[in-house]
Amino acid sequence: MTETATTRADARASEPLLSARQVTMQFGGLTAVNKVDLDIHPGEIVGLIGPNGAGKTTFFNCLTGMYQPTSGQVLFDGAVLPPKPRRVAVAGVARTFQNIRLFHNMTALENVMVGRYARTKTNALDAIFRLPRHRREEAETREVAREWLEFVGLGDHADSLSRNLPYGDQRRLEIARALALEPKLLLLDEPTAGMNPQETREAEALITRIRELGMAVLVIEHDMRFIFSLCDRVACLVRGEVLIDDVPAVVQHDERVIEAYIGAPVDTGDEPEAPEPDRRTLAPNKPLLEFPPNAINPILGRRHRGEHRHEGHEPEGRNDA
Ligand SMILES: Nc1ncnc2c1ncn2[C@@H]1O[C@H](COP(=O)(O)OP(=O)(O)OP(=O)(O)O)[C@@H](O)[C@H]1O
Repeated sequence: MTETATTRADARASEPLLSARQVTMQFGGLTAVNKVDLDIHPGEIVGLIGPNGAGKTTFFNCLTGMYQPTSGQVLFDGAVLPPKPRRVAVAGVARTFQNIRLFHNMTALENVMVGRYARTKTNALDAIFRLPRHRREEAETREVAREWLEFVGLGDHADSLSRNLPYGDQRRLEIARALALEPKLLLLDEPTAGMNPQETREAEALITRIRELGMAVLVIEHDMRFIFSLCDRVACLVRGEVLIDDVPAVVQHDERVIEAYIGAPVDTGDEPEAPEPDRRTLAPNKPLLEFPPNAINPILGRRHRGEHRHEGHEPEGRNDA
């Protein structure tokens, strides 16, 4: 066994960093997440997959204090996580969002500085009167933010307005902002959505380097090549429930995952007269890893690459993690 593989096996043998126990989230009569158990160990990269509406983002929101689960518990570092995003951030959980949430009129550096807010101690009055302790802390925050920008490869763009950065760089900037919290666990919600294949490979390399820092990563993604080559373990959610939680080699060949996630065979009787040719590349029961890089999943059609490039990325408020 290689040293890295040994280290990962050791990590799994250790106490979980995060333990979701029977987490359930209901919205009125809809059960979006149903009795989900999931452990994440220090230094692990865990993938969370499943069809649209399976409950992945809702589960993330339960882990980050944005939602209080209807029932069940989330333990982090042995303590129950409170349903308060700031306290979850202080405990060491950071996240990025499915739709980019940067402050678009701020520079890249300023965005990352904001991400460190839960690690700062000075208060509003210190800032208003620019007391020495505030100036010291601000200088330190600026320095740390620069280091994280360098880490994600955006060191030369510190002074660029985030709205002027190319799409892939904006995604990396979001990751830098989450890293500035120096979390023990990083949650990434579709980090490669809208990226081209080159950007996706760079994102994979970046997440591997994040793990090398000792952080654990939980990543939601619809790109199966990315998930199966990156993750140590993959859990598949379907209709709010965990269908399987295992190593990629097992999950990618699981008939239930193929059935529930790739979809049923195309009903040729219902096909339009001139079907879109690229949809036909997704033959029923085709192994997941044989997906063409830019294929459109018939179930996940709306999430094809490039879709997010045209989103109006207006700032939606500060990053809650
Ligand atoms: N705030 C909410 N109020 C009511 N229903 C919600 C809310 N948030 C999510 N849902 C519903 O919960 C279910 C799970 O949604 P969720 O966004 O968690 O799925 P997902 O797996 O992340 O999907 P996607 O891959 O499309 O992002 C869906 O049926 C959704 O409509």
